[in-house]
Amino acid sequence: IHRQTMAWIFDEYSKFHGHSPAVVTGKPIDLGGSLGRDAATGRGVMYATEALLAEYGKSISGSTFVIQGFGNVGSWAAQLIHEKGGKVIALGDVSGTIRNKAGIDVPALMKHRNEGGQLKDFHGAEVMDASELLVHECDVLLPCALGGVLNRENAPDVKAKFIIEAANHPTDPEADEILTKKGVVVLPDIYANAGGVIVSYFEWVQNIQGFMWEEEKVNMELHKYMNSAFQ
Ligand SMILES: NC(=O)C1=CN([C@@H]2O[C@H](COP(=O)(O)OP(=O)(O)OC[C@H]3O[C@@H](n4cnc5c(N)ncnc54)[C@H](O)[C@@H]3O)[C@@H](O)[C@H]2O)C=CC1
Ligand SMILES: O=C(O)CCC(=O)C(=O)O
Repeated sequence: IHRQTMAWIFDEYSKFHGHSPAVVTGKPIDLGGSLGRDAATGRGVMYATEALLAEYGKSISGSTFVIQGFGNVGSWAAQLIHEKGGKVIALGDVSGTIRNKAGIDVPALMKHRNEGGQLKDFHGAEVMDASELLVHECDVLLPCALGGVLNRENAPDVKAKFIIEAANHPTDPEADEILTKKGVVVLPDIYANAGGVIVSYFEWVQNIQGFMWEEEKVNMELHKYMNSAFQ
């Protein structure tokens, strides 16, 4: 979502119908947007990953992660997984693909990116070929960029044990079949990336109540919804 665009829609609608913040979500905070919305999809991805791994007696801490995409979803997922003790061993976006067996220092990478740096120029990792990212050795693969990236060409070579569909439809139907046969567990996008739309719902709820939640409350409610949906 693009907050400026949502503000334009809200403004145009309100011109004809009076001040109506609840008609559109993803608004800037000072126009009635929700705290926590920026991080919400990545945070939901982290909660979904936690819930799935727990089913298999595993946890984020002690697991290795490969992440495609370092935009809104990928960068928040990477930061939150890193905070939970997960090791992000390879990561890529349009500006480069990098790996570090010992785990990438995600806060340092965020700083590098926020200062305008490209992934390929980050000092805390080595550059690798982009085509190797999705088939890199790891416990958990998080495609957080585009649809259709896992297909019959690369699915047979996937080494991850778990795939969290953080992007929309990253796994095409042929890949789905191949991965299932290989015993790879794929957590579907409709659940895994629902954090954004859930917090957009919270934004609507806050708008109609005329009451703003604290960020902690937003995150706690998001956790509750993600966990109960998983069950
Ligand atoms: N932002 C949100 O709240 C939600 C996003 N999604 C989905 O998640 C995905 C990512 O969305 P955002 O993070 O918001 O987008 P974004 O535009 O912020 O980030 C996209 C990232 O993917 C990278 N990328 C693009 N092409 C690539 C390629 N060929 N190889 C490697 N990396 C590539 C970009 O460099 C960037 O880091 C999309 O599929 C979107 O539909 C789904 C639900 C909610
Ligand atoms: O904000 C929302 O309601 C959903 C966002 C979403 O699905 C997206 O950005 O792709």
